[in-house]
Amino acid sequence: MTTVKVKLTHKNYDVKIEKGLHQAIGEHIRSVWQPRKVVLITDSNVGPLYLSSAQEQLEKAGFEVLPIEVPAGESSKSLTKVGEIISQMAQAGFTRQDGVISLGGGMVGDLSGVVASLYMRGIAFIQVATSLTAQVDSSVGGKTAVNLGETKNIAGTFYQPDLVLVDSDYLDTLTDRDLVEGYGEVVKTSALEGQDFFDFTGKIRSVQDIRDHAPELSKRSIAYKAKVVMGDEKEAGQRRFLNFGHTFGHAIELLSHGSLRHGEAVAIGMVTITRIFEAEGISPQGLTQALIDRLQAVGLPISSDLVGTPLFFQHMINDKKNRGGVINMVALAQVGQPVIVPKPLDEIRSMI
Ligand SMILES: NC(=O)c1ccc[n+]([C@@H]2O[C@H](COP(=O)([O-])OP(=O)(O)OC[C@H]3O[C@@H](n4cnc5c(N)ncnc54)[C@H](O)[C@@H]3O)[C@@H](O)[C@H]2O)c1
Ligand SMILES: O=C(O)C(=O)C[C@@H](O)[C@H](O)[C@H](O)COP(=O)(O)O
Ligand SMILES: [Zn+2]
Repeated sequence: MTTVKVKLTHKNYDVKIEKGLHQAIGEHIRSVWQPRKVVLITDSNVGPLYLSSAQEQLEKAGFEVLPIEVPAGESSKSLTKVGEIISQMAQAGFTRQDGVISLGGGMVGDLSGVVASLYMRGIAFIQVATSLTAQVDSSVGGKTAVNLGETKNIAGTFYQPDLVLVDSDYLDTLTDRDLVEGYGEVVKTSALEGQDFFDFTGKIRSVQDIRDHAPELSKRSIAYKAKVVMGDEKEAGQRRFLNFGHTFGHAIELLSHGSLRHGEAVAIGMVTITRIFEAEGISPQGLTQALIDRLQAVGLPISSDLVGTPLFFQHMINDKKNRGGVINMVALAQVGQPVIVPKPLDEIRSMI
């Protein structure tokens, strides 16, 4: 078992990474929580595969379980779903002493986190990460959010879990496309962390390589993310680096209306922004190609016709890094050396 410790000002928690851990969820959760009512939130793909086992284990460990399954897909990351789940919890008599457990990928984790942070102004929360995105990124760090209309992650909180469980066995049932999507965030993390991790992703040449190395990818990605979050929980400084590729990525993801997944859009966003900064001499020559090489090796997209459309620029305005028309873009001065480059929206338009 690998345990990554997340130590914050007001809270510490463990991220436990181990193959086969899905068979011991009840014990692990019992080691941090006394028996209580828990709402176990999952989606319509993960539920049929893993809900009954998780529920059984939790009940055996003394928990009273309210299972809730939402439709799979980004459209469930909505305030409507938050309201529905909170109503069900209230009807079931949940109190401040009870808890929320997410069993799923980044969508279920982000949605459940919002529910946990809002119910009675905040009740305990645990994440069981079942997708690669969740196992390398979304389950750690406490960013929770839902989308509103056409704006990605616009309503959310910083709300840390009490425990995160990561088991690569879950990935056996994840489609190749969903696995590869999560790998987009791994390439991001490796470029941010440094040459050693970036060399490691350079050796991943196929979807099977991702599957074979998934536990290692989780450990390295989560260790890096935990370090960044421990230094800047609320994104006042270095945490902004984790948004590399996301300003363009979020716009592309939304404009694709579900045809591009989060990690796919981030892949396009990283390549697009690095190409611009490479041309400006801010990023080193050859870095765009190095990213393309890693992304294309596993079939991730590197460009989109949506980049540069009028609606694309409209989405920039809603970026959380927009400060009065100037967006703090993340660039790589070198692999392992992210920097913030403030760019006026007009300049971004002409750069593209
Ligand atoms: N909070 C954060 O820090 C953070 C970080 C990265 C991404 N995100 C968010 O996470 C979401 C993307 O994450 P995702 O790719 O996990 O999306 P997702 O949760 O929608 O999962 C992708 C697909 O895989 C399915 N799935 C998940 N686990 C499975 C399993 N074990 N077996 C079979 N199917 C499985 C899901 O049902 C879904 O259809 C986006 O909403 C993104 O904004 C948040
Ligand atoms: O944890 C973070 O911080 C990140 O930025 C991780 C990103 O991969 C993730 O997609 C995050 O949800 C984006 O956050 P947002 O603040 O740009 O919505
Ligand atoms: Zn992301």
